[in-house]
Amino acid sequence: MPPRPDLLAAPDSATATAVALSGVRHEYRSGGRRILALDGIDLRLAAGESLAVVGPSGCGKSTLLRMIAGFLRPSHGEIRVGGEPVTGPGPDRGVVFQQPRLFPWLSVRGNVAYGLREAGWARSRRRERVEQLLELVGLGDVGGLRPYELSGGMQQRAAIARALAPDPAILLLDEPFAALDALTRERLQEELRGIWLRTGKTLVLVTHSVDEAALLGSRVVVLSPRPGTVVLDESSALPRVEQARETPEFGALRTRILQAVRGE
Ligand SMILES: Nc1ncnc2c1ncn2[C@@H]1O[C@H](COP(=O)(O)OP(=O)(O)OP(=O)(O)O)[C@@H](O)[C@H]1O
Repeated sequence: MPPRPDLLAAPDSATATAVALSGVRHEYRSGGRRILALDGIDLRLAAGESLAVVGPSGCGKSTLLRMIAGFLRPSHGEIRVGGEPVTGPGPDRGVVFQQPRLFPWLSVRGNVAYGLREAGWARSRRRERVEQLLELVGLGDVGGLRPYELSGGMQQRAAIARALAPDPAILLLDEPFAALDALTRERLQEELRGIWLRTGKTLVLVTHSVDEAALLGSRVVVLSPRPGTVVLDESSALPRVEQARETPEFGALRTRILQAVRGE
């Protein structure tokens, strides 16, 4: 499919910093206990990069994503998005969760249009945008169906379309394919790669899957066990490569990620 200029993000320049984390630390306090989830995180993500964050369970991956999304404030340090300090959620960041969280009473089209309606988009513009997005995620034929009529993979595609609707510069995905079967997961990984290539969005993808990180990250960051600190930070050309799984580079990167996750 050729690039769709209307769906492209418009960073100031190819190297503009989209997300900057400086000295970020997060400590939860629950029931009189303090849990240090993340510490000393310094990351600068350029516009258009696809950052895959991988690490053992409980290392603070979701915490990191939720802070960038603005759902959670860091205990220390600062997070900037597009140069501005993050003070809460905003239309510049779309979020996709492990569960699609679609509104069951709305059609697929209605779900994708929801944020646009709230943002006051005129009906004709909204309609055009929704149809473009449904095409982009491969749901062009099922816009009139309700979420319960869709497979899990289709629901997750609808969730991605909904997150992309207001044209956020950054798409944040928290284990978006973890609840799907292996085949659907592989297909959606490939589709997300295509969406990234076609839209030029900045992506932050949290995943348990070493393969997913190696396939989708133009930058791969591995966090240590809690408190999460960065133990591997590598740029990669693999998400731009067709059939990347078949390449020796994929195997080599996979091994380096695995070793970092295991603390070797
Ligand atoms: N609301 C909370 N209150 C207290 N502790 C929390 C809270 N949310 C997360 N934690 C703790 O913070 C640590 C990091 O959690 P987080 O969910 O960010 O890790 P994760 O790497 O995403 O884990 P997983 O891969 O299992 O989803 C964990 O030890 C978790 O138990």
